[in-house]
Amino acid sequence: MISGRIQSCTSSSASSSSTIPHPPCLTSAARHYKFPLRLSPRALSISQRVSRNCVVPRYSSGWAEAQLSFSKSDSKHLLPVAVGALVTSNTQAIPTGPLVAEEKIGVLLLNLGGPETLEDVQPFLFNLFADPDIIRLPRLFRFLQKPLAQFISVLRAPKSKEGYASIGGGSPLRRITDAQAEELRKSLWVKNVPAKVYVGMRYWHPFTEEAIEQIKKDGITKLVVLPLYPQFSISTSGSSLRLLESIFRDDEYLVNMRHTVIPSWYQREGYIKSMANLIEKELQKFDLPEKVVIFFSAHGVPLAYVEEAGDPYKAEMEECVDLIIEELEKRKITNAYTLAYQSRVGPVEWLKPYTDETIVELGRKGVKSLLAVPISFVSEHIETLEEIDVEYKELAFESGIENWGRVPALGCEPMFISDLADAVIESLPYVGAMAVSNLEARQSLVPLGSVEELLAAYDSQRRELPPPVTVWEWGWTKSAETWNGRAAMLAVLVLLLLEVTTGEGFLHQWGVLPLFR
Ligand SMILES: C=CC1=C(C)c2cc3[nH]c(cc4nc(cc5[nH]c(cc1n2)c(C)c5CCC(=O)O)C(CCC(=O)O)=C4C)c(C)c3C=C
Ligand SMILES: [Fe+2]
Repeated sequence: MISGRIQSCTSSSASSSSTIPHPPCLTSAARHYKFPLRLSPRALSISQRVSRNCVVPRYSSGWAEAQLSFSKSDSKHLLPVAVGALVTSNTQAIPTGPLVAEEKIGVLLLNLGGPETLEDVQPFLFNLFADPDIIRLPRLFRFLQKPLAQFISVLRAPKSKEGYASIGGGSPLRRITDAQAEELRKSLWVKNVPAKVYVGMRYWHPFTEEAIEQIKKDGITKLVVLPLYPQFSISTSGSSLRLLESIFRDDEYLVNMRHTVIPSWYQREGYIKSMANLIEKELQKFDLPEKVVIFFSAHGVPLAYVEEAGDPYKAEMEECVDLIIEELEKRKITNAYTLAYQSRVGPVEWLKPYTDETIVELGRKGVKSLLAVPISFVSEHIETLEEIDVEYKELAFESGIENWGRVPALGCEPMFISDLADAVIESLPYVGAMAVSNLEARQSLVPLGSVEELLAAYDSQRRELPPPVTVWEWGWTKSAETWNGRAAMLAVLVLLLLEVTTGEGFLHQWGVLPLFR
């Protein structure tokens, strides 16, 4: 346990590094540790992300206790980041005071977005694959991002459409996210924080740009940015934050608006308890609840995101599962459990173990009862309603599993929404704390958690990653499937290059190219 004190936000005096006591060396052996400490917003944000429990200071008290507890399961590379942040991070004043009447608070919920009709599917997929955080091309080939996105989206659309058709002809994401926004707004009002809540989707309506326009029209002065992904990934929250950053950088109003980001919140007590409640409830539906294997299934990311770009997604996911299991154990629920990753796209290696392979393996080992728990997302969507409820359920029965259950996504669970409201309120004192000048704001868009810094911590060299839908790669590969996929994509790329350079070819004949007439 490391415990320090955090300067209250009521103070407006600047502090200097000399106010930080020289801490003794912090090693994993230093379990109990106390010293007075002023945390910069960035330090606090990082500490909150890597620590199980960081009590954010209240508005009125002079100093507030921060409890940062690190457990064995805290990943080794994050601990030094947290400690570094605690010890060496800048100690700027936190210039916010109590809320004043003219403040207009906004909360921007970031989410992925989904096609609302079958006609939307291909353009939605285009937007997704055109995102350089989803398909990362070598710099030299960046000009191919859009043609390639067009090509892949056209190829994938029929399969995706089938999926969306089977869940009612479109994604429920917009409806659910809007409902969450409304519930969050109500919860904030009940807690005496009159805020407007906006929804900004990355790949479909209402786009992030549309939400930002509304935020400007409404004259919001303090904005809390809250990605609706419990765990951070470069491909989800990271992508949305990068987009926001580029929007903010070019906009005079936004550069001057104070704002803050809650990068991930999987460790929050309200979220963990809400997940445990749902699991406990679903377990009761089995004849022999204690024999059920709890199967956490998270959306995967390509392995290279974690191993080469430093995406904390896997570490955060594992810690999240640990925390839920700890909570269940407190309730004397000690079922066997496992974590696997679903929804891989393309022939590159994704995070393992894969959900489908794990289900087959559990069946082979004689497991008879499985409870699937979608863990990376808080709304029902195609991957819960189709992939888990239909495909994996069928696979489970084929593999010898006899009893199947699935935990619903959190949606508008009151405890969860109330906890999100608390997260927003706790972050308010840090709104705008880091941006001391327009210039600084332009360079580092999102003050708390400075997105640039945050991303840089994971993705320091912005290295090019093998795209999730592989374009090409020379050399020996692990399987014939991979090799075939790569050879095919190489051929496709050559054709695409020829098309783009000559303006002739089968895509032009089909009317797929040119993209803009
Ligand atoms: C934490 C959640 C998610 C991560 C991580 C993620 C990474 C990721 N996804 C793709 C490719 C696709 N994702 C698609 C849809 C989709 N993905 C998520 C969540 C995460 N994605 C959601 C919530 C949805 C929307 C579902 C809906 O109801 O509309 C799709 C389209 C659907 C399909 O055709 O399967 C694709 C494709 C990649 C490549 C990736 C990481 C790099
Ligand atoms: Fe996805």
